[in-house]
Amino acid sequence: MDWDSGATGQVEQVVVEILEAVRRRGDSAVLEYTARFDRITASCVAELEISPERRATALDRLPSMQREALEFAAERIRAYHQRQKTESWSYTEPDGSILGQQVTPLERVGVYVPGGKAAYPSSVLMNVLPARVAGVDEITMLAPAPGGEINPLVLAAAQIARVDRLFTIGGAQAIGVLAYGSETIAAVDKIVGPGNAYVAEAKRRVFGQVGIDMIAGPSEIMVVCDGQTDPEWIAVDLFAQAEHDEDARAMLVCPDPLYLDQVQSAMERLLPAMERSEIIRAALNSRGALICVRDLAEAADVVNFVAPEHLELSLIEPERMLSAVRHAGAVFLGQNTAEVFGDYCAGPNHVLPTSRTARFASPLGVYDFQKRTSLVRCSGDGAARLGRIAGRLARGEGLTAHARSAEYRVQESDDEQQPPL
Ligand SMILES: NC(=O)c1ccc[n+]([C@@H]2O[C@H](COP(=O)([O-])OP(=O)(O)OC[C@H]3O[C@@H](n4cnc5c(N)ncnc54)[C@H](O)[C@@H]3O)[C@@H](O)[C@H]2O)c1
Ligand SMILES: N[C@H](CO)Cc1c[nH]c[nH+]1
Ligand SMILES: [Zn+2]
Repeated sequence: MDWDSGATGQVEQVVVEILEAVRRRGDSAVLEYTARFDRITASCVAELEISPERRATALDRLPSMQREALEFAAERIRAYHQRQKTESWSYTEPDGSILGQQVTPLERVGVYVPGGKAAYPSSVLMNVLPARVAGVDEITMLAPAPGGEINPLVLAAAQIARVDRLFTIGGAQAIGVLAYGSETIAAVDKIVGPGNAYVAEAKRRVFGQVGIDMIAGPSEIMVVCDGQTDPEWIAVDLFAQAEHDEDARAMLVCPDPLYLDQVQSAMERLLPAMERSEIIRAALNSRGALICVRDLAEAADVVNFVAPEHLELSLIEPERMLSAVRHAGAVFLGQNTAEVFGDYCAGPNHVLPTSRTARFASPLGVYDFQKRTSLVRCSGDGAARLGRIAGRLARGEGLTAHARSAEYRVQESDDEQQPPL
């Protein structure tokens, strides 16, 4: 995890305590922490559930422009993710044996949608729709509602994405109750969704009990620019990720020092007018960077070292650099392609590997909600062939029962016809 504040140890301690309390005391611990951190007093967890009727009403009451925007985004996200769906497969060997892989959706998934400092209806769509495309049976969504307030767009998005159950619970207690279950909320098989340091730490700790998608750190953007894009565009592209969090990272890489100065001036000019200017300023001061490189080849080295969550190639010929990019969560090609399109409605998922994990991890996708089971069906001849080999290998490992099990099939093999899988 890369929330490198001095408070990391403190976060761990708090999270351990919360998870243990939720595991032991279920609903009553959830109620206690929800009252403490989100200022909602409820007499039972059922009171924190938002009914499908309330979600439908929230959708019906949305101004039509907002409803259309959500539905437009949902359709594009669904269409993109449909293409990620993998199917079961099998093949038959010459001796009639069949080998294959059966793909099945997960049964129960918990989706965490962050909501402490800002509400994220787009994250509802990005997390729930791939699970729906995969065919997950039951999706439980948890999101905090500080002071009892929840953004109607979040409810409307949950309705569009057809979550099964929705509770206003946040933080580590939300992750705990999804992992361990309680009197009111069933334990899930996998938890997905981003969140703050408490959420990330809780996910890390429940992994093993349940699956998780990834440990998402603060948002990041790296822009590589050839100096041909309006400096104000680049300035706000950097602000856009910086406004998420004081710990967000916004970096510009360019071979032209004069252009870097122009972007810096644009940032100073535009920042005061931004609503979240304090958060942006804090992020830029601690983790912002303007990096002057010799050329675009060196820019590619910087990109691959940082492995940014979002990479904007604001270049006249972005394709020329793309082949040199090895590590990035998502790449946005050309001056017109603002990274924020990917946050909302381009189609690909906005839950992406952060903190250099793009070296080995991928965007959230349908594949995160599908699992694979290997299948083997031996014909008589196939069993005889495999039995001889397996027997030899088992004896080499000193495992006699393994060897006998394999060798029985050699003796008993015949030419029985196997039906297809
Ligand atoms: N990667 C992505 O796709 C993506 C998308 C949206 C948001 N984000 C990130 O998610 C994060 C959202 O963070 P957030 O704080 O706004 O919302 P959050 O929902 O993650 O956290 C709110 C919860 O944190 C808990 N909490 C707060 N202070 C606490 C304390 N002192 N002790 C114990 N628990 C405490 C509370 O239970 C509260 O409900 C941001 O970093 C944002 O950048 C990432
Ligand atoms: N940039 C965030 C992480 O990819 C996603 C987001 C949601 N809303 C706005 N942006
Ligand atoms: Zn964003």
